[in-house]
Amino acid sequence: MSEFDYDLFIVGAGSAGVRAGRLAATSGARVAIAEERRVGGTCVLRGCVPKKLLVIGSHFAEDFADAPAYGWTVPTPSFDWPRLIAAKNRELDRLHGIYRRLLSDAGVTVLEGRAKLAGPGRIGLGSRTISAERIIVATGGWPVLPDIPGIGHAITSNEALDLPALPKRLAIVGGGYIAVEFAGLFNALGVEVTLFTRGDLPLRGFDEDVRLTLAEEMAKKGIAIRSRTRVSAIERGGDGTLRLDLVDQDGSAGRAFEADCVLYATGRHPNSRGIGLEETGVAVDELGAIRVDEFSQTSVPGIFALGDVTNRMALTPVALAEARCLIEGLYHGRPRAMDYSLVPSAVFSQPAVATVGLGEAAARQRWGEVDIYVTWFRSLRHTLTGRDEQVMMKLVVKRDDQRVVGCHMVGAEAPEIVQGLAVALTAGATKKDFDATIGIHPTVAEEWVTLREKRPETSL
Ligand SMILES: Cc1cc2nc3c(=O)[nH]c(=O)nc-3n(C[C@H](O)[C@H](O)[C@H](O)COP(=O)(O)OP(=O)(O)OC[C@H]3O[C@@H](n4cnc5c(N)ncnc54)[C@H](O)[C@@H]3O)c2cc1C
Ligand SMILES: NC(=O)c1ccc[n+]([C@@H]2O[C@H](COP(=O)([O-])OP(=O)(O)OC[C@H]3O[C@@H](n4cnc5c(N)ncnc54)[C@H](O)[C@@H]3O)[C@@H](O)[C@H]2O)c1
Repeated sequence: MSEFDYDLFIVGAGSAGVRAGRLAATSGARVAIAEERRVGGTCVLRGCVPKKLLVIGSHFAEDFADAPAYGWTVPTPSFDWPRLIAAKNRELDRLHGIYRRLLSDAGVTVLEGRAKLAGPGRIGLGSRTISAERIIVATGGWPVLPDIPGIGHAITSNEALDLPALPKRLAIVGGGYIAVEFAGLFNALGVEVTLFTRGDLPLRGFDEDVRLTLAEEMAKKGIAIRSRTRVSAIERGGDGTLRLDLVDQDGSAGRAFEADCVLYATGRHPNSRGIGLEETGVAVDELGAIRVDEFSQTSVPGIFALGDVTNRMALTPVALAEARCLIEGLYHGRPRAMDYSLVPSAVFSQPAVATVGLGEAAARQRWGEVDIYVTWFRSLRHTLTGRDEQVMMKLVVKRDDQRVVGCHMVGAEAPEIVQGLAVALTAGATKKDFDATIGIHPTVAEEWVTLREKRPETSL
């Protein structure tokens, strides 16, 4: 009989916690998981899934607009936002149920409430103290907003996914994943969207051609991008209008902007406050991210951390993979460090972005000489619609051994296409392998295997 209540206690039933709990329980461990909100976490309830459903819903606007070019007569379409939100929420309820069932079928005990570490091997939950041989902290992250006057008038992605009605004018502050994704979906639904970014272009850290192309394509679709502009204060007028005070990058203040709703997408911080980390001696960094080694071990033996709370790479498939690596090490004797080098990712902006491997600048820094193949073109679909939408594809090839080290795409189907390319890069594909691959015609994707002309160095 074990001296512990459980072999493994997990704090947080999001992507990382649920995956770790199920894998550990099916390996024979006695597992409990605590959740203070709803099982499923950010991805299922406040992130990837609801966001993608709204993005899918918003795409119909362009489809209706384009249909006459293909012979259709479309009566003026009308859109009902509350109906979409209700449908989305029904799906989230269904998924929540599935996640709960997956846990109970695997034999995981689900405990409701906010858990707090009470020392190595001990967890507080309400008035109870529970003991466990091992603990995993998988508490995720939460939106962070700057401390400016009137910030209480702003919403975050959490509320944006459940707005009671569509605003007429929406200001979005930030230039990362969430900012461009929400800008795209609300713009497509007819909201006047203005994006305020601190830098010149959105998506800092992405390949420069991706950033430029996306900014141009977003602008063509009607999104106003106010770059190098900060919001210094927000005020609500008597008629409910929000007034944003703006400061240019050069420091000149005094301009104002009016909107009906302001969404802050200025990043997320790890959920690590008030959960007993300091008291237990679990080290965190300056942002509050739990420090872990390559095996997700924290500074305290027996306590591990996974997912967004470690701020390694805030993506669901990464959280899932970290969980698998950890559980295989703990319960199957196969410790494995997670490999972050070729993690593909997509931004569900309009048009979408998808990428795997290094951008051009990062590849030059890492590998020295690289060959660049890049193309912009209009897809067959838009030859009839006349829509001026450019698809961009870019290959970054390491010059010495011709290995493809980066694929970057801006275009409607980019996320679906780049997933397959990630397999090729993981397998170590060279430019010759791409060239030897037969295309599928007529597709957008076939361009990946017909890129022949290197970009001349002089154009850099
Ligand atoms: C708007 C948005 C869109 C996104 N879109 C994508 C996407 O398209 N693709 C993608 O890969 N990633 C996306 N992400 C990121 C992805 O959602 C996260 O990387 C992922 O959910 C992280 O999982 P996690 O398990 O680390 O944390 P979470 O899923 O946040 O789970 C943590 C859980 O812990 C619970 N919790 C916290 N503290 C306690 C406590 N003390 N006691 C009990 N429970 C606690 C929380 O309630 C939560 O349920 C998106 C994120 C957002 C916000
Ligand atoms: N499709 C996806 O995979 C997806 C979608 C959404 C979120 N995510 C994950 O969630 C994370 C969080 O998303 P996010 O978009 O909130 O964060 P982010 O880190 O991607 O972007 C935050 C942006 O806000 C800007 N910013 C920060 N402080 C600011 C301020 N005071 N004023 C103006 N701008 C400011 C930053 O410069 C940056 O452009 C992402 O990094 C990503 O890992 C992934």
